[in-house]
Amino acid sequence: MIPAIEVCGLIKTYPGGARVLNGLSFNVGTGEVFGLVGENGAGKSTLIKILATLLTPSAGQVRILGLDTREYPARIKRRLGVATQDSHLDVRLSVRQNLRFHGRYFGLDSRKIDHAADCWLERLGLTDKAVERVYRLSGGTRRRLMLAKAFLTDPDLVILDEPTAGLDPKARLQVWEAIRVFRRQNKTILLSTHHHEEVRALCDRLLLLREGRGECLKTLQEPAAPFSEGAVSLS
Ligand SMILES: Nc1ncnc2c1ncn2[C@@H]1O[C@H](COP(=O)(O)OP(=O)(O)OP(=O)(O)O)[C@@H](O)[C@H]1O
Repeated sequence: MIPAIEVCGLIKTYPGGARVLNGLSFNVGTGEVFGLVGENGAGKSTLIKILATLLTPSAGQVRILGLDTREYPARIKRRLGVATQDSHLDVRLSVRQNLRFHGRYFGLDSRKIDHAADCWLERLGLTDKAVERVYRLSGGTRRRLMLAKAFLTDPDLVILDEPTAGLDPKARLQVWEAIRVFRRQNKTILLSTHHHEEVRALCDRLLLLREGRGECLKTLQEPAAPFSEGAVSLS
């Protein structure tokens, strides 16, 4: 089976800046929940933008669902769900209107959109917010709406950048459960997080990014260095 993500010799240098990713190679299999961890500035967001075809590699090859990101960005985007720190929400519209707008952009019919929206709003604890306008929502509620958007179009791969940052414990568990539900459909999830507990609860494997290079691990057995709590090791 074709890996959901294939990265080979990836280099990214920002104009006038240092090399952020320095020959990174790893694969993510279909149906995996794959963690992405690393200190602030390690290059997680840069990598996520490249995987989501929002940023071009300086060198190396990236294939998403078997498609090269340079050649087929539009085809990849149709099969991808993304929730990043900068994900766009229209604050003048309601929660449901944001989801409808997004679903229509992906060419889904209204019935399908509303059905998917109801499912994901319920899973993420947002049913009672459906008619609320986004400008009135708290940060944590907006973040969960971004996740509902990422899952809405039934993508084959979702990329989530710190999906539970700033969420209260109940909302965090709802997000974890939503990720598990999605994964049970043999879909792939790439999950960037600073929470070791989250890695342990959800991830099959992880990539530890450090100084532009990555190390694939099966698990975080102990709280990880260099995050100052202990050592990382392969299970
Ligand atoms: N547009 C840009 N131009 C120049 N340098 C950038 C740009 N975006 C990021 N960088 C630099 O690239 C490095 C990696 O940043 P990135 O945001 O990818 O790290 P991160 O691992 O996501 O960090 P965090 O955990 O803080 O979100 C940092 O040194 C950052 O300053």
